[in-house]
Amino acid sequence: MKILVLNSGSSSIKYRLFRVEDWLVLAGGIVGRIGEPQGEFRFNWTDAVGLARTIQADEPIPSHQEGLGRLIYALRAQGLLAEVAEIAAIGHRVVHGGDHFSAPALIDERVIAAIESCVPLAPLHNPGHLAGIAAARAAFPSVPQVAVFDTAFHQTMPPESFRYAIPEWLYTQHAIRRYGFHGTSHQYVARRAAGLLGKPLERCNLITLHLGNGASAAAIRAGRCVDTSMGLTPLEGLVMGTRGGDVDPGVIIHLVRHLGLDIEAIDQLLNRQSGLLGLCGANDMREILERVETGDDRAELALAVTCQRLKKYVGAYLAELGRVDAIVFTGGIGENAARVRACACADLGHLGIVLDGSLNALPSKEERCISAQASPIVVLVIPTDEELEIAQQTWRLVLPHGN
Ligand SMILES: Nc1ncnc2c1ncn2[C@@H]1O[C@H](COP(=O)(O)OP(=O)(O)O)[C@@H](O)[C@H]1O
Ligand SMILES: CC(=O)OP(=O)(O)O
Ligand SMILES: [Mg+2]
Repeated sequence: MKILVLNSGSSSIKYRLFRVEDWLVLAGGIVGRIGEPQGEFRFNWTDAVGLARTIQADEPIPSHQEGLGRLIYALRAQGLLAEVAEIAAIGHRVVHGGDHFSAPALIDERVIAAIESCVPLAPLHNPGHLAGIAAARAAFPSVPQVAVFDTAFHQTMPPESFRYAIPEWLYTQHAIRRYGFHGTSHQYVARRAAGLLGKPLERCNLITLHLGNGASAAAIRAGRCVDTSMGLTPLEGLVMGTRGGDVDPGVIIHLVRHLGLDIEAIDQLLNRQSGLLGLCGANDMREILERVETGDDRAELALAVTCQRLKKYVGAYLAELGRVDAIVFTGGIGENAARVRACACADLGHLGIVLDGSLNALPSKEERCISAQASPIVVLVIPTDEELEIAQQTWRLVLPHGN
């Protein structure tokens, strides 16, 4: 049996096809620039003799439905999908599920309506998911479709973590609260960390740091999320590629009142022009680290602000959790940027965090421990795999009884 995972955005569908028996990735890639004059179709797979192969094309892709049609054609052409019945289910990443979902959900009209009701809370993400879900239902009407929510893992947060100190009616009438995102990634690395620590997840207290283009931290007590840095939307918290994370809301009032910015301009400013990009003109951590090597002041400042914010959250979550077994770094930056990890953990020996400099500096794609043997808190690097987590959660939901 196979599971297809779709991460459908406003103009792209990222996908992976897994074989359930051993979770082998049969194919993966992206259908991108949907609706633009020049499309992007990238299809990677392993052929019958074990060679990695790629198809790339740039013809226009007018709609999600058309994009999915191309994908199905490629799967069939490469012998990866002889009949629809081979697909046990399709798992969809959905960023915002509000407080409707604390677990994956089998998609029906009611679930679609709930995802639609969260569009105002995630205008950049949820409309794309809905387009992908509609296209997948049209293409595979007989295949169960499952929504796996970024917000689900964070639904265990207590009110003191998820409520904002703003008037109560904003929560009771408009559901304005902290939701948190990247839950699939936090959940995945937490489970892997428990495995490395040799303890059941239910006995682990962890701080997980997902540092990709979007970045968030989670405080996990006894395997359950008790706090996270992202909020109502994926704008709050850590410094990201183009999002600044925490800023005084007074800044927005000032921009409107004194600089005459309108809501669209503020949205652009906070979502697309801030963060690393806003501080130094580059949103890619690799480029920033290269510039730091050449003594570039702006890049140095961007790195320093990023690491100081990380350290603040680590300190806050240490205080919140009391005992912490491990801190986990993941995401493109967390997995690869030794300098960021070193800087975020620097001088925290008094709090029980001591890195082993040479272990941290060793480039590797493996799950690994980078703390000193004597460090009371273990520091781990765990490559995330949101698609695999979505596939496995999807499979568990549709698993026929008795298996
Ligand atoms: N070898 C590396 N060293 C430092 N940063 C890296 C490295 N590889 C990737 N990154 C950074 O990871 C970030 C992207 O993370 P990723 O998790 O791939 O993003 P996304 O959230 O889009 O999935 C970028 O800032 C990129 O520069
Ligand atoms: C929720 C979020 O920030 O997602 P991404 O990191 O994919 O942008
Ligand atoms: Mg990623």
